[in-house]
Amino acid sequence: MTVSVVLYTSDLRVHDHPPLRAAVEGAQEVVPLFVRDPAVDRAGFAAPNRLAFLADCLADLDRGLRDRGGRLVVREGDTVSEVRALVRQTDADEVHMAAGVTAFARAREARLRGALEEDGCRLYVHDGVVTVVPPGDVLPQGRDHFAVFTPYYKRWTAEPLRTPLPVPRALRVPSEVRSERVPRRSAVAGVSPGLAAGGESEGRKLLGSWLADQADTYEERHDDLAGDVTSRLSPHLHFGAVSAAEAVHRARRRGGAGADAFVRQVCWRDFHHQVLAARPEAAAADYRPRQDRWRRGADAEEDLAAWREGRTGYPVVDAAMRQLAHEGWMHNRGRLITASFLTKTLYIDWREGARHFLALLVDGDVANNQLNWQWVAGTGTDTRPQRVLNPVRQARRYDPDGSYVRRWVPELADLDGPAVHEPWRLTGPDRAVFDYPDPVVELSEGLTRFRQARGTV
Ligand SMILES: Cc1cc2nc3c(=O)[nH]c(=O)nc-3n(C[C@H](O)[C@H](O)[C@H](O)COP(=O)(O)OP(=O)(O)OC[C@H]3O[C@@H](n4cnc5c(N)ncnc54)[C@H](O)[C@@H]3O)c2cc1C
Repeated sequence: MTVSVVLYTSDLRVHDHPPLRAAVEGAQEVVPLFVRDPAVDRAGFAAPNRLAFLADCLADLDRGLRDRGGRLVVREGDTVSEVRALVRQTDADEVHMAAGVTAFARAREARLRGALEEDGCRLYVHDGVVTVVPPGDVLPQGRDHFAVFTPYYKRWTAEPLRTPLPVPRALRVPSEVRSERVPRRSAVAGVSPGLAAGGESEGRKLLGSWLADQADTYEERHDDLAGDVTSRLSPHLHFGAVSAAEAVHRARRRGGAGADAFVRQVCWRDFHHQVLAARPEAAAADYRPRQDRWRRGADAEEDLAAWREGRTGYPVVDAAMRQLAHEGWMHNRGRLITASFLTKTLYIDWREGARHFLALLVDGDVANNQLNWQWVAGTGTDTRPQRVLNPVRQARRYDPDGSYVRRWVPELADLDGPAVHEPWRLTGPDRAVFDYPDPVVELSEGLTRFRQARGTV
């Protein structure tokens, strides 16, 4: 009996899954394996919201495999040791897994390759499972990655897209292989109350319904904070419960300006992955150093705490930060506004903001979080690194009647229309009615400080 192991990491699905497909085609029995590795927690990738969503994904993956005669095998421990033990137990000839991008994933892959070679087992690392186009597949002349999005997008769009793979009809798991319990969402403490449900079934349902009902409005309304018409697929893509390649394939098949704009956003995801693959140190170090001497000390700590807790006195910033705390997710426009506010108006290190986001975001990942933070901070790939988003102008433009703010900042719910964006304009008893803080800093003061720091005054 030939046996293959499929090591699941950020690809928790049965549809369009090249490693699973290859394993089923190449062996009589397959072990679909997920390892809960404490090293992942230690590296800071585990956070309650993501652990809860992960539990949903694993439970659904187990169901998806059982529907085809298989099941998910869960182990806890060091990934390399657990895979090796299984390979020895089942006498497996092959291990299949998706290629990773982070330094952590690559180190794990290298260790695994070395260990399996010693046991005479082959490791197959499949590209194009996590991203649509594998990092490194499209390159500018003489360089190891694209540093600017638009030329990358042009090349990316011209790449051939593989047809999504069907789910294997049946698979057999060796009966002697035992699994630990699939983790349960209810066992995770500290989860955001409004966290979405995870899992491949949910993700596929969402992709289908969003493409059918919302995609047409996306191009025009994707920045509308209150409208909330973006796909919300990011956590499903992060855990690989939905295949990014399949999402692009289906959006292109559907067609239209909204679907095209959605595909362009998914390309941003690939873009950041190819930057991180080429520059793994950009997870922590400035991609383009600007000689910043970020604020530190007690005042900065107080401002940072106000930002984290959604009490900066700028309603749109506070609304978005509270959405993050409540849902473990934030609208992209909110992420841009809050990140610009922290790094440019408050002039606090982007790493502080990225850390807080990673502690809460259900879609939080190193490539997209750290590199978007760097983009906003002007230390990344933005071609206009000194741009500063004015939160009041942003609010008037993307939350014109103030509904988003009133939804998340109930203290201001009685302020009608766009007046909700500038409560400090009220005076005397009108102002005293609202139990809401004054701005932590004047916008003009923040702007001058930033421009002086960057030497652009
Ligand atoms: C400071 C900051 C931090 C961010 N951190 C993350 C993160 O940790 N994880 C994450 O997935 N996204 C991150 N983003 C990108 C973006 O905000 C989210 O992907 C998006 O809001 C998710 O909502 P959606 O699925 O409804 O997106 P949609 O608008 O429906 O877009 C479709 C998909 O495209 C991808 N996408 C969209 N915008 C971006 C972008 N700017 N960069 C990379 N991919 C993108 C996502 O996978 C998203 O699901 C961050 C953005 C900023 C400004």
